Amino acid sequence: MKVFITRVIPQAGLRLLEEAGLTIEQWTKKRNLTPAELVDHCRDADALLSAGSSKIDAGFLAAVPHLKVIALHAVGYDNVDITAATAHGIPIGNTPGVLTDATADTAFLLMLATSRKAFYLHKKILRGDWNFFEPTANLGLSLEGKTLGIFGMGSIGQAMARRSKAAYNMPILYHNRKPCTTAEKELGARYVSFETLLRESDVLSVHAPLTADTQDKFNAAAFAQMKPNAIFVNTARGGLHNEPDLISALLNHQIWGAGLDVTNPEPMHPDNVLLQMPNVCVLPHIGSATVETRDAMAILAARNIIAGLKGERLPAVVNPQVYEGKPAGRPAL
Ligand SMILES: NC(=O)C1=CN([C@@H]2O[C@H](COP(=O)(O)OP(=O)(O)OC[C@H]3O[C@@H](n4cnc5c(N)ncnc54)[C@H](OP(=O)(O)O)[C@@H]3O)[C@@H](O)[C@H]2O)C=CC1
Ligand SMILES: O=CC(=O)O
Repeated sequence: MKVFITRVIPQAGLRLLEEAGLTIEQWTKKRNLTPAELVDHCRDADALLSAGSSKIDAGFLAAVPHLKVIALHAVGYDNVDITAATAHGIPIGNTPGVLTDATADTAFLLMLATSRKAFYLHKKILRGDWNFFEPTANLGLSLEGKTLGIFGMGSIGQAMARRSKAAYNMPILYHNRKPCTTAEKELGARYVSFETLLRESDVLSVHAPLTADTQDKFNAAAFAQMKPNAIFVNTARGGLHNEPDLISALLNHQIWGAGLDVTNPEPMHPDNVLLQMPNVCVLPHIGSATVETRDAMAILAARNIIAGLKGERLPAVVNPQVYEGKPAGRPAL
């Protein structure tokens, strides 16, 4: 059976696929596949391991009748039409849990780096602009005791809150669609409305998935309600914030700074004005990018593929409804 892999992934995952006797075809070019190329490579594939943001929509699924399982090398699945995959009887696997700590570390890093203008000051040294000690220059904001707001108190949101409380004794507010009792018990987190989250957070860190409900959630109206000293951190998806509105909010001092691991579009253009702002830190979507975490993601993705091809339930399945009332596997449509 053939697995098509859309990027070079760690050996740890490839080894498992090889040991399972699967034929591996990997896209190794340093550019994204076009939608037509993805269909071409998947036409005779039994499984797809998708590492990246290729669109997996109804048109694609209809064009690849051999495909029995799709494993994402990611936890987010906003690039997949889950309803269509379920209708085609295709289980979708993802990689929850194994990347939680690395991604929360990235959010924490961005909060701290932004609060101290770290990336801008690094560029200042490179320009030869470090001349003498100035007691009133290069000042950032302290985080001790400041209020952290979490939008999306799931696995990564809780890990970010845990770090921030331990490091800076930050009181935690959060907003989800439903309350998270674990975070309330463990972290004393307080469930609030979206408006209260905006109004009361000194740091607002975004950890909800990109969905129709969350698209552009952080727009001009939202930034206008935030504190002028607030730091906005997004390690979820760039589609949750409206970039022109974020730029205006920073230029108009409606908020103080922003730390972004995700942008819209990705990659961000090097001329983007955000990259010139002192109180902005941008990273190239590296939330889960540690050697250990990427190995663990590749292993879980490979386990999802192997289970799917055996007709077994995936260890991490996004659409368990695919198993309801019918044998696992792709029905004849
Ligand atoms: N930068 C990077 O490299 C990475 C980015 N990510 C991103 O982080 C996201 C979160 O991952 P993870 O913590 O594992 O996911 P979880 O599913 O554990 O948490 C998501 C949280 O978001 C909440 N949520 C969902 N919809 C809404 C909504 N409409 N409004 C408010 N809250 C909502 C959920 O609560 P409820 O259901 O109660 O609303 C849940 O608590 C991923 O979807 C992915 O996009 C993940 C890993 C790496
Ligand atoms: O963005 C990364 C993910 O795992 O989702």
